[in-house]
Parts: sequence; structure tokens; C-alpha cells
Amino acid sequence: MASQKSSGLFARYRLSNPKQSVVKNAIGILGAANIAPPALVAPSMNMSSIIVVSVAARDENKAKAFASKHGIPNTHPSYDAIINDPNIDCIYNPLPNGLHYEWTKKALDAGKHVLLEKPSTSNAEQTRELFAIAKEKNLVLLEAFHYGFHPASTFFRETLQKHIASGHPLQRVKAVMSFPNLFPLTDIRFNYNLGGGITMDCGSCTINAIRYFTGFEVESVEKAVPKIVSEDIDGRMDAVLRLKRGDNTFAEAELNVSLTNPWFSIQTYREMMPTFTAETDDKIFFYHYFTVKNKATGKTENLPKAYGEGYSTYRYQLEAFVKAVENGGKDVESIPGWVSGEDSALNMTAIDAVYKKSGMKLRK
Ligand SMILES: NC(=O)C1=CN([C@@H]2O[C@H](COP(=O)(O)OP(=O)(O)OC[C@H]3O[C@@H](n4cnc5c(N)ncnc54)[C@H](OP(=O)(O)O)[C@@H]3O)[C@@H](O)[C@H]2O)C=CC1
Ligand SMILES: O=C1OC[C@@H](O)[C@H](O)[C@H]1O
Repeated sequence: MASQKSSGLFARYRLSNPKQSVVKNAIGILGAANIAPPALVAPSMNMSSIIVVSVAARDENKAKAFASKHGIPNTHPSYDAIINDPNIDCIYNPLPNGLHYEWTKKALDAGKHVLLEKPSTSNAEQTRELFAIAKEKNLVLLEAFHYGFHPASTFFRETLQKHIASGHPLQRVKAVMSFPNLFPLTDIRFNYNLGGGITMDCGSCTINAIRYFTGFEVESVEKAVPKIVSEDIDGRMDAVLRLKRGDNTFAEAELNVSLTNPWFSIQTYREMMPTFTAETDDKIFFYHYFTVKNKATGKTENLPKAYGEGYSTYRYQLEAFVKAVENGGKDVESIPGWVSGEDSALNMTAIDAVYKKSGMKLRK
């Protein structure tokens, strides 16, 4: 239970238990989006450092129904109204991809920290612009690649990268993410004007996973074959990326993402993340079962699991975001799994490159 500390509808909240009188950061949501309850509302309920104070929707009745269903104390009549509420510190932006740039820019201009759903914008140019604004204003802007914050991910990344650094070159990587026939053709994912397309959707996660786990960057796109399912929309993309690291070592990554084809296994985890396999000269690493297979002997080794206390990936992400806000955006690099502005820009650059190679238009 939270009680208000000072005047103003959305003034910072304090826990009602005086022994835990911790000032909470107030966050508001743009849109009654499906992803908001698992990614923000649920984890915030177990945190004393942040409270979801309001949701705004294009139709305030929708916002009210959403607020009542998810235990959010208030609503705002429009996105502008929530962004400009002086008692709100942070904004969560889970709007369709094509609206990420516009509304995140407005939120930053209004002095709010922003937790921004992936992909950060519609193209690399927009992403660079947003992060430049955040930097100039000393605001936290985080692209929500939630799975990277989980200790299981940081453990996997460290294990893989240590192995590569110990003289076993990375050879091939494969990242797969698929939600076959889960979304209707009316979904935001199938609308070019809203920044749709599978490369934007699951592609942003798989490209991020490839870069995050390996520490390699995408140097070029060798192949990108889309399956066009509606105007300018890729329902599936199969791509081959050439990866490069600072020490001039190279590897190849295969990317298979799909919203339409049922032959990839559907993700069944509560938290959605790509399946990922990395092959070095001697071993194959499988995320997220923490299994390493010796190529010569075929022997598999199960690594100890490094899960936290049952936290979801979204909970770790939210804790990282709050920590960054409370540190005034300083030392974010020391937060495990942090996605920097440069990182987000490189991810969008790779998405743009896949679209270019496939002969499709960049998103706008
Ligand atoms: N991190 C993760 O695990 C996941 C991230 N995502 C990302 O979150 C974002 C939202 O995805 P999801 O929750 O599935 O989407 P939804 O369609 O459920 O929500 C999008 C919201 O955008 C608002 N909106 C504003 N303008 C439009 C418009 N013209 N057409 C449609 N909606 C509009 C709607 O809000 P209103 O209530 O105002 O009508 C709607 O609630 C995407 O960027 C997606 O990539 C999605 C799933 C998982
Ligand atoms: O994590 C995800 O799961 C569902 C996808 O369609 C979504 O947008 C993606 O990021």
C-alpha cells in the first residue's frame, strides 16, 4: 500500500509502513499495451523503489479499465497529459515501434527518464538522436532488452566469452525466435506505418542476443531472405550475418525469425527470449539450458544454474532501470546487462542492414 507524501495527484509515494519509508519513483505508462503488465506492472509490485502511478490511453475509458484490472491508482486522458505531469519521474513506452521515437522524444523533452520497449525506434538515425537528447539532459533512456539483465544471461555471456578469449575462436552462432500464427494480421507487427515487420520484432531480440552474448558486432549482412506477408511486411526473415570483433576475428551468425511459419518451436517460457547456440572450435554452447557440448567426444556438460530468487527477467531489468535513475544516469556501464545508447544504435544499424540486404524499405 502506498500513500502520498505531498500535494499533487502523483507526488512521490511512500510505503505506508513507516519502517520502510522509502521514496518511490513514479512511473507512468503510454498505452494500455499487452506487454505492460508482465514487463512493468507485475515486477513493480514487489519493489519498494518504483510505483506505477498511472496509465494513459488514446481512449481514457480503456485506460480506466486497464488501471482497474492491474491495480494502477490513476489514469491520464492522453499521452501528452501523462508525459507532462510534473509528479511523474519516468515513462514506460510500449507503444507500437513506429511511435517509439515520437513519444520518447516528447518524454525526454519533458524531463522524464524513459524505459523504452524494443526496438528502440524505427531506424538507427532516430535512435542516435534520442540518445543524444537523453545524454544532453542527463536522463536515463533504456531499450528494454530484458533477458540480458538476468543473472542466467550474464553468466552465459561470461562463460562463452571467457572460452573464446582462452583461444577457442567463435565459429558460428544461431539465434531463433518465432511466434507462429500467434498474432492476427491486424496486429501492430503487420503494419508498416507502425514500424512492423518480424525483423523489427523478434529480429531486434535475436540480433541483440547475437551481439550481447558473443561480444561481436555485425560487420555485414551476407544474405537476407524475407517472406513478405503484407505490404512491406516481412512475416519471416532468414539472414546470415558476418560478425567481427575488435581483434579482427570473424564469425558467422544465422538468424531465423518468424511470425508465420510453424516449423520453429514456439517459445513457451513466461519470459520471451531467443533460443541461441554458439559454436567454437571445440564446443557448442546452448542458451538457456546452460549445456556445453564437446565436439570431439560428444560429451555434454550442464553448467550450474545461476538464476536469482525466482525473479523474472523483467524484474531484473526494472531494478537496473531504477538503479540508473537513482544514480542520475551515472556509472550505468557497471550495471550487469546494461544496454547503452551506442549498443541500441548498433542494434538498429544491424536491423537496417538486414532490411537493405533483403531489398525491403527501412522502417520510418
Ligand atoms: N520486451 C518484450 O518482451 C516485448 C516487447 N514488446 C514490444 O512492446 C511494444 C508493444 O507491443 P504489444 O504490447 O504487443 O502491443 P499492443 O498492441 O498490445 O500495445 C500497443 C499499444 O500502443 C497503443 N497505440 C497507439 N497508437 C496506436 C495505433 N495507431 N495502433 C495500435 N496501437 C496504438 C495502444 O494503446 P492505447 O491503449 O492508447 O489504445 C496499444 O495499447 C512493441 O514495441 C513490442 O516490440 C512486445 C512484446 C514483448
Ligand atoms: O519478446 C517478444 O515476444 C513477442 C514478440 O512478438 C515481441 O514483440 C518480442 O519482443
